[in-house]
Amino acid sequence: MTHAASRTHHAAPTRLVVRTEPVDEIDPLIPRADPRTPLLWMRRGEGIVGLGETLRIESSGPDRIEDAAAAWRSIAAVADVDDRVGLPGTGLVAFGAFAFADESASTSVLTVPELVLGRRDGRAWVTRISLATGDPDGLDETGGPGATDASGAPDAEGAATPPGLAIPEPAPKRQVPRVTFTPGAVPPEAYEAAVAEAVRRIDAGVLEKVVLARQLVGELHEDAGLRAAINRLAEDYPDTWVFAVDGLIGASPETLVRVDHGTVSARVLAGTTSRGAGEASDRERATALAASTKDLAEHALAVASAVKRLAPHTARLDASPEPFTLQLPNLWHLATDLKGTLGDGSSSLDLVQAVHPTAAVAGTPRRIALPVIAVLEGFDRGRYAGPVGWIDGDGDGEWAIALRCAQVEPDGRVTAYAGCGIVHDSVPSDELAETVMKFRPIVEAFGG
Ligand SMILES: C=C(O[C@H]1C=CC=C(C(=O)O)[C@@H]1O)C(=O)O
Repeated sequence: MTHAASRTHHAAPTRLVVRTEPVDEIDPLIPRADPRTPLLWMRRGEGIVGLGETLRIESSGPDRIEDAAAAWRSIAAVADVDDRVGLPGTGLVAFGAFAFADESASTSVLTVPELVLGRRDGRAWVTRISLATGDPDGLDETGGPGATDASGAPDAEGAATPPGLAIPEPAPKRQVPRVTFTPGAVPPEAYEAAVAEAVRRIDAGVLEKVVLARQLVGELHEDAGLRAAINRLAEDYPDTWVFAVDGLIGASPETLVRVDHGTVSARVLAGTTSRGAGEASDRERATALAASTKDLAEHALAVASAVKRLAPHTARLDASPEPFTLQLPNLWHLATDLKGTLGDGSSSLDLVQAVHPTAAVAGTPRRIALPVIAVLEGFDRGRYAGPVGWIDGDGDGEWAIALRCAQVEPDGRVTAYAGCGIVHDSVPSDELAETVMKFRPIVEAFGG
């Protein structure tokens, strides 16, 4: 586990003081987010926005999720939490985004904001999270080595850092910033060639499925930051998980795993077709998708991988009997919902560690697919196709697969990603066209 170099490291246990209180209303949430470093998790107008940073846990390498989960467990165990609302997302929370690959140069991060604004089930709340140092309860060796205090404030022994941030007023609505995208590491022709090579390897019996992605790159010249782009994602794709964590923004339809008071759920997606122009043709597209042997095979592998990895941690795990067609504004997906009960006290991050990467973003068998991705794609996916979401002090949380997303660097470089599951009867030009559909949310959020 690594630490942000500019931050103060406390040898003392990291002890957080957390207070959640109800408020009358906090809507709208997105215009209250920090424009430059937005921290957000939303669906259908509800969710959480984080401001400031009380604590940051960075990790990398093969153990990046496990290390973060362990550090979080230690931090949560000693946190002093007063939660007067008691809904998912209240009390102690951290937002997280993890790199896709073990070898990635991108850091994985869990960040605990100073202030959290939330809405759920018609209720609104504010959580303040501050740092206490010292050892008032004789606590020792807790808090984990991965935690770095982001406040930099010299705290008195055992005293909480006084709450600092005021609840921001919503900023006025702005036009989305304009980014002109061009092909990144894998230009369209190279992508088609990679798909053709993947099909050759599948036909040769090397593997059954591999997910191949490509990039679009652009520059953001916009002082007003990312709020307008996030707002556009939330307006256009209200049924997806709209997220912003450490410069990674997107609108993902795929729930990697969700844990809520012992209930485990997930939504597995794989298999895609375009929307039809009129109502009848749109319906026909969905019906054809539901009957497509190619898409059903691709989908079945994704479901099998999720079930196989979740099953050891669940007392019961049910899958929706047949894949259903999920309508999004830009495309149709084949979807399967999984629901079960937690069997072993795992936290949501433990389950993320167990399932990532599923065959929806890697392939089958996974140990063959991952090196094939590394060779045929030839670029670092960063946090694309990695887990993104939040976890609370009890380990409950909501995690999506970071799809339909872009990583925005502090210098304004934007890299968007989209990929497709390749199976025996995949056609390179069709897969390229599918990536164009999958890029649409991000390209349009940046004015395209
Ligand atoms: C890898 C992506 O989508 C996955 C999720 C849903 C459908 C997929 C497909 O049909 O290929 C992919 O498995 C992506 O959007 O970049």
